[in-house]
Amino acid sequence: MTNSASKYRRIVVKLGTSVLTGGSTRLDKAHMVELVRQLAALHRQGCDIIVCTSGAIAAGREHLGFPELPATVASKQLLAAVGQSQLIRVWEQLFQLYGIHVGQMLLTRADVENRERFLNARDTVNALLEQRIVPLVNENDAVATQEIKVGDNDNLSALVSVLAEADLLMLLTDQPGLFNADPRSNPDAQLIDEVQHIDDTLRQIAGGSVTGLGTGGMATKLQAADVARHGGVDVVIAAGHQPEVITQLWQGKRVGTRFPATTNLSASRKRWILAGPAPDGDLVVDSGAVKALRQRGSSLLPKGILRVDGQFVRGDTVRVLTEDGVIVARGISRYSAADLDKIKRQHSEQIAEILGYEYGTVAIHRDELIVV
Ligand SMILES: Nc1ncnc2c1ncn2[C@@H]1O[C@H](COP(=O)(O)OP(=O)(O)O)[C@@H](O)[C@H]1O
Ligand SMILES: N[C@@H](CCC(=O)OP(=O)(O)O)C(=O)O
Repeated sequence: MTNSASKYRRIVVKLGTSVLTGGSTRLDKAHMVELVRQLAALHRQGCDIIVCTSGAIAAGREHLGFPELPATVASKQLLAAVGQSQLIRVWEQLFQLYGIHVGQMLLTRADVENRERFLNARDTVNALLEQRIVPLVNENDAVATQEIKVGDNDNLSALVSVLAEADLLMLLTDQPGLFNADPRSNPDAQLIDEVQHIDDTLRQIAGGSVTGLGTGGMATKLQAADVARHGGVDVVIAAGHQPEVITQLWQGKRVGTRFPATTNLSASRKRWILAGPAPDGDLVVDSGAVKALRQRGSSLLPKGILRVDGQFVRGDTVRVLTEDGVIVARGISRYSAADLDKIKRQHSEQIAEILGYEYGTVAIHRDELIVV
């Protein structure tokens, strides 16, 4: 849906523990209402909203009466397990005031790194947004071991913004943005209003979190900004308590520290398809499909596939060839080799009947296909 108030159509809003607790040891529900009010207004104007919400550990601590647990991984996981349901309940009630449904998505690094799980997570985000439901994303702290955890919600929100093909990521925290030194210990520190290049000097001035509530401080926000902007997403770090901050950032007002995207999304995706991993298989297609891809820029439908070569899973890169072996395109397959073998030469309406499930009508979507 388009709107005139903003160029941003799909946004990820990351709310740190610092924003959700106001630096206290409990959720600041009055402020959460205020954040939801702003989000609901954007939602009404057609903007797709994804909220990356921290605060499970803080909510768990509040619910159990602020237990002084040892800082072991298991005790944090215990608090997250208790707090996550409390946290979601609060969000659900607040969004309900505006007639907006929410859906919970708990992710780990493994969900974004594995290509098949990445596609599944992306399909779920898109399905929720299509129904105008607000996905509430947090790390799946209760199960995340060292190997599979992202570790902080700044980086998680960046991965989600790329996955969801958002155009703006707001990292909302307890400071007005990135300063040239930690403002907590340097009262003369100056706000940096725009960052074009993230270099070692900048990394050195971005310190960790000192409150004991947040994870990562500015260091992880900088890493997150780097990931998201290279995925075609504009990023802003700003204060979650500044009045109307979400509305203003959405309108493109100069608030906080901005990191403009370094590429546009389709360019970055297409580069990945071309320069990414070697193809895992081949799809030999008929002349009608070749024409559709070359002349009309269409998606590849199962109907046009004559043969499937190689072993690949959903999300792998494949080559598209003519019957004479000429390479026509390269793209990301929505189905595994085994599935495509069953649905080749069939109408898309029959996919669900043949497989017992379906991931959509196309074998390769045109946005994930490069004609060579
Ligand atoms: N250069 C810097 N500019 C701004 N804040 C900084 C800087 N270096 C470190 N910080 C710290 O980062 C903190 C915000 O990160 P964090 O506590 O993890 O919050 P959140 O819960 O929002 O993720 C600030 O309170 C601040 O003390
Ligand atoms: N997943 C954890 C938050 C981890 C995190 O990065 O916290 P923060 O630095 O406050 O965004 C939780 O819900 O408590």
